Amino acid sequence: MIWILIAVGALIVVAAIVGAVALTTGRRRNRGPSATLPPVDISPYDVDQPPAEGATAVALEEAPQAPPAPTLERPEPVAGRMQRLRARLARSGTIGQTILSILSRGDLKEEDWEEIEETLLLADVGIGPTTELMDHLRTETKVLGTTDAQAVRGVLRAELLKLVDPTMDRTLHLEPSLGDDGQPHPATVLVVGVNGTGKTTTVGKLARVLVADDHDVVLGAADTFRAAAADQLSTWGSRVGVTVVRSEREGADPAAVAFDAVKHGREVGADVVMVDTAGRLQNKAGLMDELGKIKRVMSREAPVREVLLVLDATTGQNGMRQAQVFAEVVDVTGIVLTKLDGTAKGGIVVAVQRELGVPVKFVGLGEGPDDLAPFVPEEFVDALLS
Ligand SMILES: Nc1nc2c(ncn2[C@@H]2O[C@H](COP(=O)(O)OP(=O)(O)OP(=O)(O)O)[C@@H](O)[C@H]2O)c(=O)[nH]1
Repeated sequence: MIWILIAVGALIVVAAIVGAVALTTGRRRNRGPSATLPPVDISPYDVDQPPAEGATAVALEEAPQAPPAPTLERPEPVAGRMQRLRARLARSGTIGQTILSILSRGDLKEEDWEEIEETLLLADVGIGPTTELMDHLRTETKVLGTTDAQAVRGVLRAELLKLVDPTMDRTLHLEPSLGDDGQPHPATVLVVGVNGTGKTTTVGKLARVLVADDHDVVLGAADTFRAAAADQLSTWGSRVGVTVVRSEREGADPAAVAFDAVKHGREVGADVVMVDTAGRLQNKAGLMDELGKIKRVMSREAPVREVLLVLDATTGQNGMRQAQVFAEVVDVTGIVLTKLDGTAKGGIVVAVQRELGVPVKFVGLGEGPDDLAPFVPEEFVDALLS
């Protein structure tokens, strides 16, 4: 009897369990497939709110970590650079100081004038401008009739300023142009000069000048003669977020690199493309061929607005000869005089402008990345006299 009761109880328990399971699965089935589940919101921001700058859905995924972006440098403002670097012109300043002290002697003898002439020639002012300055000083000091230091300084300042010529247009012309296709084309700048003058460094420094002035810049490393020049330029570019177009092949056609750089500049909407060149060729015909071709192919993509000739201020008459050859080969529109720090030959500013009829637009006053300054005649002359 007891066995019958146990069996009936067990049957009741099993029936209850089966019923409960059936009920549960029945409810689940009624819920339908998982499509009815609420959607998983993977948006990293509220729909009502605009996304924060730089926010992306990818940020929620466990994506491999991208390498940290290099911190970009902020180039120094361009205005006032010559003033900041004025002390670097101390050695050039010896011309002004020496002439000033001779003029202040009063009642000058012929040997005093010879001393002035020698000072000017040693500073590389050149024969023509030296004679001109001497003539003016003779007349002016006679008219002045005094040895008063301030008055003599005023006369000398005015005469030196005339020689340096503040009327020359020293603007870097980077006006954009509209192509036949109706699209804006970048202004292009070709940088030429003999190797070792500081050309690549100058292109790097100029890129910083342009970035400081809010330009979108692309650089072309068409100095394919020296592989390190492209590396050097890439380093300059990466410090300020500027793309450098280069060829991995040493000795590649520089015109092809220049063309690619301008083309890339157009594609990315840059407003300035600047191209560094090798300038190694010793003979004029070869140089003319190379630079002529580079300029021609660049012009196909966008007009070449500036051809800047880089000259080393310490090389004196040798530098002048190089300048003449380059000026015969390409239409130079501006001169960048490098290494003006640490040379007493600041007179080259006058000589080279006179010789080529082209203004000095920038001067290099040191090896620091922002030691390149727009040339301001008044500040230069004041530095010579301070
Ligand atoms: N003191 C001083 N040094 C400078 C200045 N500009 C350039 N230099 C130095 O001049 C040296 C030569 O510079 P580069 O830019 O390599 O010369 P480059 O003309 O491009 O030479 P290649 O690439 O061989 O054609 C480097 O040590 C520069 O730091 C300047 O204004 N002042």
